[in-house]
Amino acid sequence: MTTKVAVVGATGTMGRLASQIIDAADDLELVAQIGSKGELSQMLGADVALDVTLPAVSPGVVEYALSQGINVVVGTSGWSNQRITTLERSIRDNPDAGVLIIPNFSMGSVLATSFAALAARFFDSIEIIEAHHLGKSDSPSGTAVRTAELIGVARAELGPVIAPHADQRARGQQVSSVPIHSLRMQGVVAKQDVIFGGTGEVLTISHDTLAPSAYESGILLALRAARDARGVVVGLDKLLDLGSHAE
Ligand SMILES: NC(=O)C1=CN([C@@H]2O[C@H](COP(=O)(O)OP(=O)(O)OC[C@H]3O[C@@H](n4cnc5c(N)ncnc54)[C@H](OP(=O)(O)O)[C@@H]3O)[C@@H](O)[C@H]2O)C=CC1
Ligand SMILES: O=C(O)C1=N[C@H](C(=O)O)C[C@H](O)C1
Repeated sequence: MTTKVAVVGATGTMGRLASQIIDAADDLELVAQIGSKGELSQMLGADVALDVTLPAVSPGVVEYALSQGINVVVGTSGWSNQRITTLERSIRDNPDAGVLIIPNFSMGSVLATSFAALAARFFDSIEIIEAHHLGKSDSPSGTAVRTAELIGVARAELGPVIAPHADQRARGQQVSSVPIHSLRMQGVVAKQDVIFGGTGEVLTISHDTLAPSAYESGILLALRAARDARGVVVGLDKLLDLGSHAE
């Protein structure tokens, strides 16, 4: 069965990439490409909307799509736990609604975040350094926020990480107590290091996105799962068999 997909944010880097791979997939049909000058009503008739816009725009896209009975894949950053909880509450009475929130479509990044969640119980000193291209408007990255939140969940019984002098600006922004340091630099696509300090040792879980093509397989996986999704599903790991340690 062919899944009809509307891309919102279609004129952007991610939207153009997604449009190309949807066009090339036999089981997906690109039925709308919407940019800031378009109308969300252009998505009517689609089975799934892919949102790759801006953090401030994304909630409105999701709300509109769900109001029209269209399931959504959200690639846009900015979906913190707080925002996700609000969304979950808003669709509680709509059993047919499905939203996949995917902070990172790259397989390597998803694995790195799962490895970080696994390691989180074994180290009390944990910090994240993420680097992105100059065009990225938000910080910290959605991936870093999600990673820190999962570290927080994994450490629920252990409490906050050790983060001395966290009130000083150069010590980063804390999410679930984990300091996140954001770099925005020429020459970078996306990179994240999660650094674990222990007794006489340091573990670094490092992931580099070298080109946006890293997102292709994850976008296809999410779009193919979205039509039948129900409720709010967060993370590409939920669509993979990663074992019990991944939240
Ligand atoms: N989950 C993942 O793996 C990844 C997520 N991202 C995230 O995806 C998002 C998009 O990234 P990227 O493609 O690089 O960003 P771009 O700035 O290249 O594109 C943003 C897009 O949003 C559109 N847009 C802005 N305002 C509106 C609006 N009101 N209604 C509809 N469309 C609108 C823009 O349209 P116009 O051109 O008309 O202004 C443009 O098409 C970011 O949040 C980024 O962090 C990025 C890479 C990977
Ligand atoms: O803006 C980007 O480029 C990216 N944004 C996402 C994020 O905020 O984590 C995913 C990836 O890091 C690329």
